[in-house]
Amino acid sequence: SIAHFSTGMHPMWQGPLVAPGGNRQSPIDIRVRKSVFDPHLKPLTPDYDPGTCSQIWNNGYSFLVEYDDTTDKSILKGGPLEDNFRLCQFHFHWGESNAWGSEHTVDRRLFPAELHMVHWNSNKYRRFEEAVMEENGLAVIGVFLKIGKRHEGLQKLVDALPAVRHKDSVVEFTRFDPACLLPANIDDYWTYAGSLTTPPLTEAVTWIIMKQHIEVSHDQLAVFRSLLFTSAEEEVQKSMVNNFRVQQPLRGRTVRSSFT
Ligand SMILES: Cc1ccn(O)c(=O)c1
Ligand SMILES: [Zn+2]
Repeated sequence: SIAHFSTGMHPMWQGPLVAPGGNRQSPIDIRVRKSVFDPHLKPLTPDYDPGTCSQIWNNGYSFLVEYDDTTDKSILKGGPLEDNFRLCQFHFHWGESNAWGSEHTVDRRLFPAELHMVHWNSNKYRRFEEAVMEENGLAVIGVFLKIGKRHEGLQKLVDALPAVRHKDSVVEFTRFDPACLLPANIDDYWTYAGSLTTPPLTEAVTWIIMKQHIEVSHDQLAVFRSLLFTSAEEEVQKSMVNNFRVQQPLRGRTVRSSFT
């Protein structure tokens, strides 16, 4: 079942439930049987340099692992993309329980969490802030998380999270290879035209949602839930959970698949 916010709990960042005039909003439910196989979709070719990893920031919505995007050292090409996209950050969305937490769903199936790796079009724009306002400005890889065995690569990140417990906290974080969070098979994905799922909700995103999930342990995900939406000064501390947006209408869009 789709998670129900307790009465009236619509966190500020949900913003308008549907962006005014938006006909390509995200997230969506991916109806597998309605997706269209596109034989022209190429394999995705991420090429990340762990040396560009710089810090972790709690921005009050999620925690962002940020990368130096002043050069083309960590890039994403191929798949549905015509241009070269630079990795700028990755973050997650998760629930207060393992029963829900993802933003996208597959035939209504919810996952406990979803990883988003955010890239911007460095052929067409000079910085993220420009690209986020443009139609083909961003490419976001989505990976579903399931509860299972411990993810060894994730543990270095989990161990750093207590240092960014409160909103606006930042900690140095280096030499993390984001490729370790991708599933073994990145050739099977769905792709569609959508939007950011947090303000400004701009319709700038080519979404690339991996068919294969990754596994993390129950204890690892529990550390995500120990983060706070609130800054150290605020009297009432609020756990950072359920930081996902409600699903949006498809409005006639086609979801393409890279596999049959
Ligand atoms: C740029 C951006 C901002 C927020 N979220 O959730 C995203 O997935 C991407
Ligand atoms: Zn996201």
